[in-house]
Amino acid sequence: MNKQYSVEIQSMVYEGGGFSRLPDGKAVFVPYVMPGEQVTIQIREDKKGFALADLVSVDRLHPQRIQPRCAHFGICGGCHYQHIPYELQVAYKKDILIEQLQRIGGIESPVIEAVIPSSNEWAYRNTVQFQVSSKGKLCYAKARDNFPFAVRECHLPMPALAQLWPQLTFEPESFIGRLDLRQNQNGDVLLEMNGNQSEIPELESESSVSIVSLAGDDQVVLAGDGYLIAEVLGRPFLISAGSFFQTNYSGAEALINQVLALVREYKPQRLLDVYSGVGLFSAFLAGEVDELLAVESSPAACRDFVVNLDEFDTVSLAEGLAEKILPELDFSADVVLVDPPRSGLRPQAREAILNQGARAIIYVSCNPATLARDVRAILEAGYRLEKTILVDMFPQTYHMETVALFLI
Ligand SMILES: C[S@@+](CC[C@H](N)C(=O)[O-])C[C@H]1O[C@@H](n2cnc3c(N)ncnc32)[C@H](O)[C@@H]1O
Repeated sequence: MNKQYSVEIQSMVYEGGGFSRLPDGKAVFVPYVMPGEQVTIQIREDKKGFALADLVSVDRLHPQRIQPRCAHFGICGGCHYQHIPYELQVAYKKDILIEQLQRIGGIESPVIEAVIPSSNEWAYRNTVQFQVSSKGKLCYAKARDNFPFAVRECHLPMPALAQLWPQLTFEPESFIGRLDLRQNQNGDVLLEMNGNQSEIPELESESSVSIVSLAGDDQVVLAGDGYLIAEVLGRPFLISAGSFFQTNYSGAEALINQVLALVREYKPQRLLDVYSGVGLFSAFLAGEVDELLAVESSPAACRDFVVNLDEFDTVSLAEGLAEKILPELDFSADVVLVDPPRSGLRPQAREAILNQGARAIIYVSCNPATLARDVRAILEAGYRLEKTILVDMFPQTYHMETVALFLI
């Protein structure tokens, strides 16, 4: 059996755990703890510079520790923070963002100008993803090893999804792989089955349910329209199967308001929206500028973008990988907005964005670690970090969104 230790948790770190040190000074990371707690841990993986530990017991509790709501807490890879009251979750996320900007970003004393919590602590997710096991059961991935486990409860999906998913069962060996469910604010649901599927699950639902089978970019609509219309800040957005959309509608509105306020402050004439998705930001920014160019690689999102921004003749869209398109681009923007996936900016894309020489770069990030890495490069190119805003769209989890404004 691996060795056990008693340690005091010093701080929270990105990706869900707490940080402490072993008696020999080695850093150790422990899940499901809070700073100040005295805990018994068992080493799970002893690496060269740090160790990963399992939590054996909490021997001195944080006074604000609460009972997790979900039976899967501690097993499921979805939620890491259910034992923490929501206000403290947000405070810890702020500390984590500061730590990442300091340690990885190289900023001595980062300032977070605003922290915007989610308006819902539960039932906020408009999208849920399951793996379908070979026995036909809906599964999430375990926190420890990503291994699938059958889900019995989840408190994060919005009501129509929460009503629908427990009814879904599939024949054994149905080879669906991944199943994505999304809903709009009216409770209409889009069910996306990945893999060549023709079997339609039997459902009793109060909502209208569209079912799409997806294999790569090929789609077959098995029932309903094959898309959703969601409303954000009073604007309708077409979202097709396979297109990215922000997971929390009110969080998306908060993000747009922040980005819009920054753009209005800097009154650009030409704006570049890189990683534009279905045009969520572009749709609100197009009316603020003379010309807008968006870049997006997903064909489904590009098709939606064209519909969602149809009314603007000052908007164009370049379909393809940012790292391929940007270095060749003949468009000089005075403000560049980027909202990359979790991996952050690819080096070629980052270099091309920095070569634009824009007055301002607005960076919307869903991963503070890759944001901090890119911050370092952006600062080295001569920009300064003017404003950092944390928008929490993911209560109960360690995830966070950040809006960062860089000026030259
Ligand atoms: C975090 S989402 C943001 C989308 C949009 N800004 C929004 O808020 O709805 C990132 C988007 O980047 C796209 N994407 C991923 N990698 C890309 C790449 N290398 N080049 C261009 N777009 C990419 C994805 O398809 C996705 O739509």
